[in-house]
Amino acid sequence: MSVSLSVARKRIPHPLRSCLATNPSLRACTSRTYRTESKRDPNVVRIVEVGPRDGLQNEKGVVPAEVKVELINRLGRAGMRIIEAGSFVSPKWVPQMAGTAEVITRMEKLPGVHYPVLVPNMKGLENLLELLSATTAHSVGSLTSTIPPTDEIAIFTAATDAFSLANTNCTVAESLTRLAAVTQKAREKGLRVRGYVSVVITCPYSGKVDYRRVRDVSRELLEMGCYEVSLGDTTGVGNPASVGAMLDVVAGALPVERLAGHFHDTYGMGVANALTALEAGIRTLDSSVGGLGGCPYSPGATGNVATEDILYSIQDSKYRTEKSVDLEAIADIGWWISEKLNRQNASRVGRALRARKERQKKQS
Ligand SMILES: CC(C)(COP(=O)([O-])OP(=O)([O-])OC[C@H]1O[C@@H](n2cnc3c(N)ncnc32)[C@H](O)[C@@H]1OP(=O)([O-])[O-])[C@@H](O)C(=O)NCCC(=O)NCCSC(=O)C[C@@](C)(O)CC(=O)[O-]
Repeated sequence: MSVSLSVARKRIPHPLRSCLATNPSLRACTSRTYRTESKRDPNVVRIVEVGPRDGLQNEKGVVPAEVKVELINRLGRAGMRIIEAGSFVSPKWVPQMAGTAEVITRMEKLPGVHYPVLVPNMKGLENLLELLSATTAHSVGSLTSTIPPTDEIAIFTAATDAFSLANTNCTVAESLTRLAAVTQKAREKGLRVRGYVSVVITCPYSGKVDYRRVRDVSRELLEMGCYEVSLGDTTGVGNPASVGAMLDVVAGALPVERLAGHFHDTYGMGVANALTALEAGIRTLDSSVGGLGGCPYSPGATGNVATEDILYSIQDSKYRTEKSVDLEAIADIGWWISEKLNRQNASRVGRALRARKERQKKQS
């Protein structure tokens, strides 16, 4: 995996605007006419569990497919409604995600649960579409389920060229060009498309980020047809003041119900930043069981804020999850996967719940 920011590369003019001018389906999504799926209860918080993807992509070794499958199955049974299951990225860049086709073929497909996969380019989408047509044409192994492995992709870009180059070997403008075509094709094939913008606070290569850039890139993703854009504090450097300031700019200009918060917990600010996002009107938060993960292209960044910590932080508040999620079960999954990977459980709530359980066991 070689990542060089100085690689000589062909510069492609940013064609999204001309694409919008000539493409009626994209034009339909321009300016403030973003379509809303349904009216949401204002206090319902959607949690996107990203552990099986954002978490496991950062493990030193490749996690066996059966462990990934079991992780996804357990999360679904514990009540998670959106579980990011893996990536169709280049295995040369992120070898940890190489087995995603096998994972999404073998995992349980629970009705009402979405299992998005990350797609960086047309090749990734084509690989996914090939798998989808093969798995819907005949049953796979002993599985006779007619539910396709996934109905959703997640595309990703960044607020800075330096990060985009390190992560996907192209500038932000070039990535938007690629992603507009990917989004259009995915939607034509009936897939939902979610977008990510990385480094919304600080870039590990170019420093403090201009929040207007975050706003403009997010707008482009919405206009090309993403139903939602997740704002990634990839480095986990943000705090409530910087996250609040970023959201003033981004949510001040774009529909807040189309935005999600994606906070890494490097400085222990994940929960505080998530609550700041809720206060700003965001109702979708990404998190990772056991605080798994990091980003291979953000040196030093730790995992996502833990799902257990988010669930606990909204307990007894006005907020609730879409479907009841079993916190104890999620905490057990956090322990199970941490032990499997021989890593420390990064969820403070997970650790506290286990300590309480052990005290109770001793007392009884
Ligand atoms: C975008 C590329 C592919 C460009 O990488 P490239 O090297 O410029 O691509 P290329 O088109 O020159 O192809 C190079 C080789 O990769 C193959 N290839 C090309 N595409 C694919 C594909 N889709 N699937 C499988 N193989 C692929 C292609 O066929 C070729 O194979 P070869 O001919 O050498 O044998 C690469 O940079 C890449 O895969 N990057 C992904 C990096 C990544 O996954 N990062 C982590 C996810 S983003 C993240 O974590 C942030 C987020 C979302 O969580 C939010 C946050 O916290 O900020």
